[in-house]
Formats: sequence, C-alpha cells, structure tokens
Amino acid sequence: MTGVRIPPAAAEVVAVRPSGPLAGSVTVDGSKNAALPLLAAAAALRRTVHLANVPANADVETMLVLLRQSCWSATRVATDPDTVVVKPSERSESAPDPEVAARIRASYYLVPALLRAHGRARLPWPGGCRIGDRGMEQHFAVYEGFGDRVTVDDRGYQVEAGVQPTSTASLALPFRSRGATIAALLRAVVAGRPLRLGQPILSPEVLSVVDALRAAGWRCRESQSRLAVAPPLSASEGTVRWRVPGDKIEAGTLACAVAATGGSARISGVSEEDVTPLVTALRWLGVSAGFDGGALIVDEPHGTHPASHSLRAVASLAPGGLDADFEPPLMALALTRRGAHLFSDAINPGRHGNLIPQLARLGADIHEVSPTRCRFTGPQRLTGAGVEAMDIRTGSTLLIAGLTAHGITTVGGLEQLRRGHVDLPGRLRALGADICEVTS
Ligand SMILES: CC(=O)N[C@H]1[C@@H](OP(=O)(O)OP(=O)(O)OC[C@H]2O[C@@H](n3ccc(=O)[nH]c3=O)[C@H](O)[C@@H]2O)O[C@H](CO)[C@@H](O)[C@@H]1O
Ligand SMILES: C=C(OP(=O)(O)O)C(=O)O
Repeated sequence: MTGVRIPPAAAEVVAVRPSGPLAGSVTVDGSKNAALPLLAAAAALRRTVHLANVPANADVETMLVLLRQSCWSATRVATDPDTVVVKPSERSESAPDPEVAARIRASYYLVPALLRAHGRARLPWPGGCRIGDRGMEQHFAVYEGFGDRVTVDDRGYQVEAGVQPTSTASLALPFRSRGATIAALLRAVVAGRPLRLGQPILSPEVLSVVDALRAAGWRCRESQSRLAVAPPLSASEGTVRWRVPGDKIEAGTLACAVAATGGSARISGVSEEDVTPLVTALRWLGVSAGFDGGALIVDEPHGTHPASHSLRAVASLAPGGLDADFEPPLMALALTRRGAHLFSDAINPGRHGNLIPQLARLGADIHEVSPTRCRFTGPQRLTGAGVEAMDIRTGSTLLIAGLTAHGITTVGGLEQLRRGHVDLPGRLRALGADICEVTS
C-alpha cells in the first residue's frame, strides 16, 4: 500500500488492506494487565524491585507517572529499557494527580501502596475501557475487611488506613475478581499480615503477583477455593527481581489475525497455560494451533479450514474460563469461519455495544440477542470502511477484520489501541500485513 510511513505515535488512523496469509515469527511484549499490578506490588513492598519485560504502552507509562508523582522512583534502565527499577524516593508528601489517575482502570492497584506511604489513598473513579459499569465495591469490602475506612463521592473514593492487628485477615470474595484479589494481596503486604482469601481468581495476572511475592520471601499457597499468604519469616531488605509475563492477549490477537488470513506463524514470548482457552477455541474453529518449542504455533499453509465447528465463546471468570479480552479477536476470526457462532461477554457488558456497530460498518451481519450476547453465521464477506476503536480490544479486533475485508479499512481511535499495545500494527506488519499509519 502506498502511504506516508510516520512514527505510530503521530498517526491518527491506520489503514489496513487484505494482504494474503500472514506468516513469520513474532515475539509479544510483556502483558499490560500483568505489568500494572506488578508495578503496584513493587511500590507496596517498599523495596527496590527490578521488573523486567515491562511494555511501553500508554497505560503502563501512565502507571509509571503515577508512581513518580507519589513517593517512588520508577525509571527504565538506560541500557535495558524494558526493565523498570521501582524504589522508594525521597519525596514524602505527594499524591497522584487525579487527572492522570483517571486515565487508567488500574489506578485502583495503588491504594495499598498509598496507604503505606501516606496512611490514606485518595483516587478518582477508575478510567480505562468504557465497557459498561465496572464496580469497585469488592475492593472496598477488602479494605474494610482490613479495618480501613472507605468514603466515596462523585469524583472518587478515599481509603484511610485502620490500625492493623497481627492476626490473619480472613476474607471471602462473593465473586471472582482480578482487581479485588490483587487488592487483598497488596493490602496484606502493606499490613504485614497473613491473609486467607476465599474465592480468589487465579488468572495469570494474579499468579504473577503471587510468584513475585514468593520471590520477595512471602509464603503463599493457592487453590481455586483459597489463597493464603503470610509474611516472610525473617525481614528481608535486598533487591528483588521480577519479570512481567508475555502478553497472552497480544499473542491471542496475533494468532486470530494469522488464522483469519489463512497464514502460519510462530508467536513467542507467551506461556502455554496462559493461552490454553484461546487455543481450544482456535482448534474448535478448525485452526491448527498448538505449542511447540516454547512458542504458540498457528499453521494453515494452504488456507484451508478443515473442520470448523460452530463456536460458543463465552467470557468467564471461572477457573480455566475464556478471558473476556480474548472474546473480541475471536469474533473477528469466527466471521471468516463456517458455522453458527455464539459470543457472550456479561463481564464487560458494554463491550458488544462498542464492537458490533463497528463490525457492522464493515458489513458484518451480527444478531444481538441481548446487549451481552450475539449470534452470527459465518463465513461473511466484509468490505473496508472507516471504523473507530472504542476500547483496546475493539481496536485490535478491527485490525483483524480489516485484514479480511475487501478494500481499505481505516481504524481511528488509536489512543485506545496504544493503551494496551506498544505497536500492534507494527507487529502485524512484521508478519506481512498491509497496514500503514496515516495522518489527515
Ligand atoms: C487492568 C485489568 O486487568 N483489566 C482487566 C480486568 O478488569 P476488571 O478490573 O473489570 O476485572 P475484575 O476481574 O476485577 O472484575 C470482574 C468483573 O467484576 C466487576 N467488579 C469487579 C470488582 C468490583 O469491586 N465490583 C465489580 O462489579 C467488574 O466490573 C467486572 O465486570 O478484568 C477484565 C475481565 O477479565 C478484563 O476485561 C480487563 O482487561
Ligand atoms: C479492559 C481492558 O483494560 P482496562 O481494564 O485497563 O480498561 C483491557 O485490557 O482490555
């Protein structure tokens, strides 16, 4: 495609054209949704932490700014910019700027660290993707379970630290929540108290925090029904080294793009367990996908779709369930596959409302059974049009759809895409996708 190639950060839209089967090898960045709680965990620990594989997407950069505005130093190592060193700074009385904190949902992870630094945390209501009502009452129940005082108003919430006994904090979540599970873990760290948490979620992002605490000397035991952590037996002060796991969602998105174009690729940097539900869905759609030599392999050299079944993709917080963020890219892939497909995301009830009208602009015929559930029959023929990324995963899904549509698709709203990925168009281009950044 002809077009002016400019740095992605300056582009207003990307233009996508069908480019034949994607092929090659690519390595994903570190996961945004794991990096954010790990950075907050480093701050809560108040030790020097070297965190490797930290992606430079917009949400992570926002988190680094928030840490610096509070009382931590958070700097990328000059010789290894993927590594961030977090340590307490000299500043004692400073707090995050609410305007900055409101840009990301994960500002909520900073509450325990702020309690440690200031005895109180005042934050705006979380920002991030506008994908429906996204509550925080489980976080508040966690803090109240630790004896903290929570107050809310129109602009946000405040948590004031309660006096902490040394006894075990015993809490149970009414439903599985990544945010509330990590809130409980980090609150226990700051309180220096053992925690027993019923009904945790053991998603990769949570497990990466558990592993990080283990590396810092905390004693941790986890099962699907209970997560128990206890402080180190002896005080440890030295530097700890953690690593952000590879981005399972970026890997899954690339896999869907490769499969949608009938290509073959080797996607490295992600662990097998983290993409297992995605691989199951890919295979159900007749895609030859699996793990080999530490990489996710998608292999369709002839672009044939041997045994595509009708897919039921239901986002779930249950153990082994399909992460909600896999559902949109799978929808773009299923539009290319034979079958009567059903998609559901009741976790993020505004997601379909963002995505389906944009896919409809490309000509997709999707029947919305309810605001969170839809059906369609594939394969469908899409036609390029101007579309808008309404949230991170809408953006990545529209890139995939654009690769399979006839003609040129332009995707706007790139600031959404950049919140979650350093350069997803660049990753796709590395696999041969015909994508370029354009300004008006
Ligand atoms: C920064 C981050 O990791 N974001 C992810 C996280 O968001 P999010 O923070 O929404 O995820 P949680 O797992 O904590 O929440 C799961 C569900 O419970 C709701 N809830 C949660 C806590 C609470 O106190 N009250 C409440 O109603 C949430 O709105 C959501 O509908 O998980 C979502 C579901 O897998 C993903 O789509 C997001 O990418
Ligand atoms: C919904 C997402 O992010 P956030 O929770 O930060 O808005 C996402 O990563 O797709």
